Order: sequence, then C-alpha cells, then structure tokens
Amino acid sequence: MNTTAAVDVRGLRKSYDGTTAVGGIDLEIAHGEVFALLGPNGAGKTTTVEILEGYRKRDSGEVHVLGIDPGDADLRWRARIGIVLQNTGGHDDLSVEEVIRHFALYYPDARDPDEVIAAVGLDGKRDTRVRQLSGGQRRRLDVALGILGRPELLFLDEPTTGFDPEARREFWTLISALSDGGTTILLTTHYLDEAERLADRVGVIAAGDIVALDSPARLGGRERDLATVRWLHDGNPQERTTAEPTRLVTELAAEFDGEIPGLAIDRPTLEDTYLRLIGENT
Ligand SMILES: Nc1ncnc2c1ncn2[C@@H]1O[C@H](COP(=O)(O)OP(=O)(O)OP(=O)(O)O)[C@@H](O)[C@H]1O
Repeated sequence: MNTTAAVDVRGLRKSYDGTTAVGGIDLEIAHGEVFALLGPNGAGKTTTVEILEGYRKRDSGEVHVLGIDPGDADLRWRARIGIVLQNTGGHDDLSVEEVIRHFALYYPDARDPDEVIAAVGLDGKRDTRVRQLSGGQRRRLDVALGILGRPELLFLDEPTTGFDPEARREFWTLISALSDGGTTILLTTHYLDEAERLADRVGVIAAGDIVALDSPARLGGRERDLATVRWLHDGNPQERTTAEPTRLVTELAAEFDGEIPGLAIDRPTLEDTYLRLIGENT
C-alpha cells in the first residue's frame, strides 16, 4: 500500500471467538490531524487502537501507521509513537520524577523531564510515590509518559477519565499545543465536549463499524439541523423549530419593536447528534 497518511486502515477486521469486534473499517488520518474515535462501550475502539499500536493482531485488512505495518514494527517505529493506554499500572514505589527520568532514558530524543512534569501539572507531586497519587494524578503521569519521547503520533485512550474539570481544561491546552507543534493525535473519549474542543475530525464507531466520519461541526449533517427558537409572549413560553432562525428572530424583533423577551436559540449538541447516530446504528 502506497500511503502518505499518518494512519491508513483498509478493511480492518477482528473477531474474538467468533464474535466480531471490528467489522471491516476504513480509516485515514492525515499527518498533524487530531482525530477522535467515539463510540459506546464495547464498540471496538480499543481493539482498533491497539491493533494500530501493534499490541493486538488483526484477522484481516491492511494497516499502515507512519508508513509501517504495526504487526512488523521494530523499536525505531515504537520510538516514533506515544501511547496512553486505558489502564496502566506499576512503578508504585518510585516517585513521579524517578519514573519520568527513568523512561526518558529509553528515547533517542526525550523531552526535558522537568518540562514534561510541569506540562501535565505534576510539579507539586514530583517527589510523591506513584502509589500515593490520586486517580486523576495517576492519569496525568500516564500522559506525561506518552509525550516524553516527542512522538510523531500520539494515541490517547480515554485520557481524561478521572480528571477534574480544571485538569481537563489544562489537558486540552496541552493537547492543542502538541497539535500546533505538528503531533498527530488519535484520541478515544466518551466526553463529547472533549471531542468537539480538540478534534479536527471525529469517527463514530458502533458495533464494530464506522457509522459517521466528519468534522465535529458537520457530523451526521449537524450543520443542517433545525434550530429551536424560544421566547415569551405576554409571559407565556413560545417555541418554534425552523431552518431559518435568523429570519424568525428578525420578524420577532420587528413585532416586539426591539428586545425579544426570553429569547433563546438552541441547536442539537454534538452529544445529541452522537446519540441519534448510535440509536440508528445499534
Ligand atoms: N481480549 C478480548 N477477548 C474477547 N473479547 C474481547 C477482548 N477484548 C475486547 N473484546 C470484545 O470486543 C468488543 C469490542 O471491545 P473494545 O474493548 O474494543 O471496545 P471499546 O469500544 O474500546 O469499549 P470501551 O468504551 O468500553 O472501552 C467487545 O464486545 C468486547 O467484549
């Protein structure tokens, strides 16, 4: 396969004991793109991502990641990718700083450990033993280890599970900075706001198939979705669903001769669209 994409997948299939987990998906991710893979529990996200990472064998299909088949990948290829798995453990008795300095030795061109510790917001915990970290802090350490080797391609499997809202915002800033620096990112998440904030494109996977693939703004034809306009008339709630909310609001403004009482305009959120797509495909 002749490919210039960072990730190129054609007809990928994987079954476990006769049960299909991934049913023949095609996927291309460009260099520098942030791509979010969404889907309900058991949809096949982790199976797909772990095949791309070289951790699981596929049954069939063609897969190239940074131009290499992950099934034949060597250490040089491994050094070009960064991985944050769903569950990692170990290194319990080492401090945060010790773990990061230790893993930095594995990479030919590791980031400065101090910069990485600061970037994931663990400065105050650098001397804390890993076993004494909270769940969210532990997850930050996982992210630190994933970015330590300056990966060209970063896999993030549900990276912000357990993060408090402030930590999630900080993480988003970090991912945006990595993306601005040219890192390609493949993210799985159950947080639709995270996908909307970070991803150039999202793919929705349901029962092992990709059922929608587009930018967050256009997913599932969202940009054509109708808007709901709400306002008050003599104190009574009014509501109209329309493809032309601007026209309706202009008419109402003329009618009220100015401010429209209680005006609100809603469109379906990415989560609404996602739930519709899942409902239609499971
Ligand atoms: N090692 C395994 N052995 C047998 N079946 C498996 C194995 N790993 C995954 N599966 C099955 O394959 C399907 C896809 O699982 P997968 O972990 O890829 O889903 P997921 O989309 O990542 O889900 P989640 O959002 O819960 O992480 C599920 O039905 C799961 O039970």
